[in-house]
Amino acid sequence: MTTALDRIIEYKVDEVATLKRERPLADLEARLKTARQPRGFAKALDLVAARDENALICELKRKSPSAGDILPGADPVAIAQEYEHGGAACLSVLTDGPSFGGSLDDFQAIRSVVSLPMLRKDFMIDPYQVVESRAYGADCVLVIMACLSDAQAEELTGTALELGMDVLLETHDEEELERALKLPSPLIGVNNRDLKRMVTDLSTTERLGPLIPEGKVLVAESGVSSIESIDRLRKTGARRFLIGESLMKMEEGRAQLVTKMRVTGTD
Ligand SMILES: O=C(O)c1ccccc1NCC(=O)[C@H](O)[C@H](O)COP(=O)(O)O
Repeated sequence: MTTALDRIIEYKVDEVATLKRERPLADLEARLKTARQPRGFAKALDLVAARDENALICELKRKSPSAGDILPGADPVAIAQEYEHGGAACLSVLTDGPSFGGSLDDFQAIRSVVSLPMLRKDFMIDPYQVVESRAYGADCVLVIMACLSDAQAEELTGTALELGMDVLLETHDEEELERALKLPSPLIGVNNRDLKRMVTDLSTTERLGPLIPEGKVLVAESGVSSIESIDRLRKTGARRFLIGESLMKMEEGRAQLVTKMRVTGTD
């Protein structure tokens, strides 16, 4: 069965080949020399979690394969500022165009006005994209175990760590988790979205969370749609959450919801 992720990777291969022709790696490497130092992404999450609050990675996401249009005309800078005012620990910015309506322009625009550490959320298949992410000021990149061999995941992770970035290793099941735990990044994402059925189920985090050993940290991703979801996942020990759709859909009160999500369970 072909999943949305398979379809994305299919066009990513062509996209990256075109990018490499249009903007050779050497150009990006030159830009690295003037890039600001990475802001500690994992560290920012740890600081919030150490207070027993919920460390939120709030996502900028205009549309998605599962939801279709979420907020197509979104002003990403204004929304990122609302996230910051609400007390988000970090931001995640989807830069994939065809499936998520994002871009590196969005990323850059947010980077220039918001001081929170930022995850460049895209579908990494080539170290070129990791260098590109750093050249655009990313503090963290996503490595999705479901679409990579062990060797690819190791190469992408190694490149990002060498450039001083953090790496969020994304898993959906026990097999991907086992592979991710061998890599030298502590941030282990458990994605509650089943890419075959395109539904989210928080029991994925409840099942995989307890398998994450000391020294590694769980980030619960997808389907965290309410205060109740956070309260439920806190029971598994989760203190770090990646949240997109439910925050993007808010017509008003986005910053206030971020604040409530940050502190729920602590009182
Ligand atoms: O969101 C999708 O439909 C999707 C489809 C295929 C690959 C990845 C996809 N989402 C990326 C994400 O991981 C989420 O944007 C992120 O975890 C936030 O999820 P949510 O809070 O449910 O928007």
